[in-house]
Amino acid sequence: METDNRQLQVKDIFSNQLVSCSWHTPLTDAVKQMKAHQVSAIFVLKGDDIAGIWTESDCVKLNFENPTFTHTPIGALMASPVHAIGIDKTLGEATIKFHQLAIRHLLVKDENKQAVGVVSLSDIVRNQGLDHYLHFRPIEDHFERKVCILKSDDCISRAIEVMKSQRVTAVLVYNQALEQYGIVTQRDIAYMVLNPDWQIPCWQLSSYPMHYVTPSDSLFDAYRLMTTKSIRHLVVKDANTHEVIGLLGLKNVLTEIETAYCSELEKVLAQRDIALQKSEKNLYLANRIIDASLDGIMITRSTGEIIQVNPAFSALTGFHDYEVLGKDPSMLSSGLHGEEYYQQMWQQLSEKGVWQGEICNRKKNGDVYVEWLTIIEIKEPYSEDVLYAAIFSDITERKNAEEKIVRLAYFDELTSLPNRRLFHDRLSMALASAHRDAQTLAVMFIDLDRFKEVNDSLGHSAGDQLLVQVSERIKAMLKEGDTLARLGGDEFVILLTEVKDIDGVVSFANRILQQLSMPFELGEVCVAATASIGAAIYPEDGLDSETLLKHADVAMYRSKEIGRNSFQLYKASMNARSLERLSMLSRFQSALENSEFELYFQPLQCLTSSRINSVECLLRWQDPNLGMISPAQFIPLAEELGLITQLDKWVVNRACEQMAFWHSQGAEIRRIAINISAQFLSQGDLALTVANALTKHRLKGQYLEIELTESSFISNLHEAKMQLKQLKSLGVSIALDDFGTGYSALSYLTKLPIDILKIDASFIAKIPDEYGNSEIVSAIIAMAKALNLQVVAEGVEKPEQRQFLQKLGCHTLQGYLFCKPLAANNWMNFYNSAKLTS
Ligand SMILES: Nc1nc2c(ncn2[C@@H]2O[C@@H]3COP(=O)(O)O[C@H]4[C@@H](O)[C@H](n5cnc6c(=O)[nH]c(N)nc65)O[C@@H]4COP(=O)(O)O[C@H]3[C@H]2O)c(=O)[nH]1
Repeated sequence: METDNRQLQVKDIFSNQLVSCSWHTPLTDAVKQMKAHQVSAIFVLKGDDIAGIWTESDCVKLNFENPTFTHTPIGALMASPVHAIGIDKTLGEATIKFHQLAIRHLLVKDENKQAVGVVSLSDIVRNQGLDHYLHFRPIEDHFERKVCILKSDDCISRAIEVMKSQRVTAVLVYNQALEQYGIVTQRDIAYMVLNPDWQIPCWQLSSYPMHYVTPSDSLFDAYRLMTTKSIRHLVVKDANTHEVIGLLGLKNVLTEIETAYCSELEKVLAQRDIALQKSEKNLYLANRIIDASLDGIMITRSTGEIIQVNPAFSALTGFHDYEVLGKDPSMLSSGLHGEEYYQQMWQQLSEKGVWQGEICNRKKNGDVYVEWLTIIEIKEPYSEDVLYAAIFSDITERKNAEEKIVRLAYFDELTSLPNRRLFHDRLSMALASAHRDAQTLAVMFIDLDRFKEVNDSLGHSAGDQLLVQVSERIKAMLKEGDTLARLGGDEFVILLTEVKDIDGVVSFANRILQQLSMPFELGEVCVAATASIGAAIYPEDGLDSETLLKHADVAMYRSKEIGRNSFQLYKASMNARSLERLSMLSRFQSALENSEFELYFQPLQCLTSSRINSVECLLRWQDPNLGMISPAQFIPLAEELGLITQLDKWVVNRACEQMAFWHSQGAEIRRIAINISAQFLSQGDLALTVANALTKHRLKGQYLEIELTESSFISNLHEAKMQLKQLKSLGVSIALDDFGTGYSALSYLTKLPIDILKIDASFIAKIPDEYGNSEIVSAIIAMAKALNLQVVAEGVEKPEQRQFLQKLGCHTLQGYLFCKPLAANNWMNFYNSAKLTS
């Protein structure tokens, strides 16, 4: 079957010769018209409408016995209704209609439903180019075996009777005399209506000579014979006996073609249905998948028009489908990508048919989000058109998480500064380029002094604020290419690139110290911070990042040792000190066990009586290898190692023991002062330790003085207050040591049971010459007097200092001017001579 022919329409083949007559037309006139136009059917009009049809085959139904039958109005004989087909229908559709209604003629109507012609099944068959179907089909299976043969002198009424009773469309007539067959067909009978004489012999009406075929001949040969001879029937004879065995009508041939055509058509239609069902099923599945997808999907035409979006698209962008369909995808654009970005996208799409990447788009509510987008080019089947399917997922959260992970991995969360890892990376890179370009680098270690005190006294959030502000101040001082990192806690490190000379590094460090000395506002409180800074220089102090950092750290420790708030450049000798420090750490524990600690005693002189007022215990560590180690070195170590309490307890006992001994020797010393660390006070058993020691050495509490610094009260004022109260109840005096160096929060003086104020030696060192210091000292003395506190001036070395303090009414002095700290065995000699001179 040829596709092109199947696409032919009724209008291409129909006959516009619409032979019609009115309903009242007598039968004879109707047949006359049919004969004149050589057609086998006539349409019957009622008014302007076609009401029925009368065909040649209807003639055998006529009542020939009625003498007036020829005058019967055609309307009374016609068949109705008349089936019609639209002029635009295909031949396939027309064929199906013929088949379903079992008819052979269809009225053709135009677009306005007006009858414009007629189409017969024969017309269709002739126009289908189906001749080849007949080639391989023998007549055998298709001819009418029921053949009625009349004698030539049988009258025509007999032929009509046979046609009617045997339901055949033609009868054969045998003329014995001529030994010939002739044929009488329905058409011959129909034309008899014009001249009715039912008694004439059949031979008179029959057509002859007949043409013959055998059952093995092909239908194609038979069909060609009929068309070339313009006949509609062939006689079928047995090939061997030459006996007439049947009749082959044009109708039989056409029926075979119709059947083949129809079955072919049905097959094609069935295949089309299956294909349609399959594609419908595929379409359904595709739509379900698109709808159920968690990824947003948007399908656009090549013109850019959006033709489909799925629910996930709406969920992700906030746009409903009706808000985007028919519009351009640029409505989602964030405006963050330039022309070039889209150009590259389209270029890759046209080259590879697919594009993938991250893109920032904008939601309906204006939020910009990052999506992972895949665009696929889809060529539409049977069409030149191209569609694009965009499949995307919102990866904003993933991107944020990734960024956060990177931030956490490389940046300090509190200050947003690079962390240790990133610093190492940058330092390694800077070292590589410094090596290549023969440049100098500096690594600077910064550690805030007494940061713990800020944290303990003002709380962690104030501590955090201080760290942030410190980082901001230092950052503001950096050049491009330099890095400030936070290594943790209060430790910062700076990488200075393109260092021209060492002086530059020194002045930079001093500027940092100066910047940090300016007050920081932490909420309602204002504090000043100091720092200890150390620096190591590449290439002099180290060639790799590890060595440089280690040496900068050593230099920083040296700054701490020399009294904090200072800067030190690394020197090779420092390394030795740092090793010393390490060895000290390991030696410390055994020193306690081996009684390598010893108390020295420094007397305090009453300024009015010049007598020894009291004596302060000062701890010494006599290491067999390292020699005498100063408490300024080992006390912070003991604090670091958590051994300070143990050490302080030892001092309390040893001091009580010494005092009891002196008393037993008749020495009149009013008080022995003991330094107690903040850690010990905060542990809560200081008073108990003191009470036990007093009991043990049968000493009264009044002979004991406990020296504390402000930092002791900061961490837990409540606990400190309790302990001090208990000490007071034992009769012990409380002294506030190093006054003026810490926060000097005057409120402690009124809140806590303090008896003595010890003015820090750093103030005394600058009196009486330095204006400002003298003022501070005189103010402290005046204030102490007003609060009824005793005042001790520490570190008095010069007679003019003593005179100045005396003038201000200071009670007591301590210092080398009067006496240096003495070992226990030297004490009695000094005491006795001092007694004599006082
Ligand atoms: N330049 C100078 N210095 C003077 C003068 N007069 C006294 N000194 C020194 O000043 C320090 C006074 O002790 P501190 O302020 O309590 O400061 C003490 C104290 O805070 C701590 N310390 C000493 N012994 C102990 C102890 O047994 N326990 C605890 N927890 N800390 C102690 O170590 C610090 C340092 O002690 P030392 O090195 O013995 O240093 C002592 C003393 O030798 C002077 O005229 N000029």
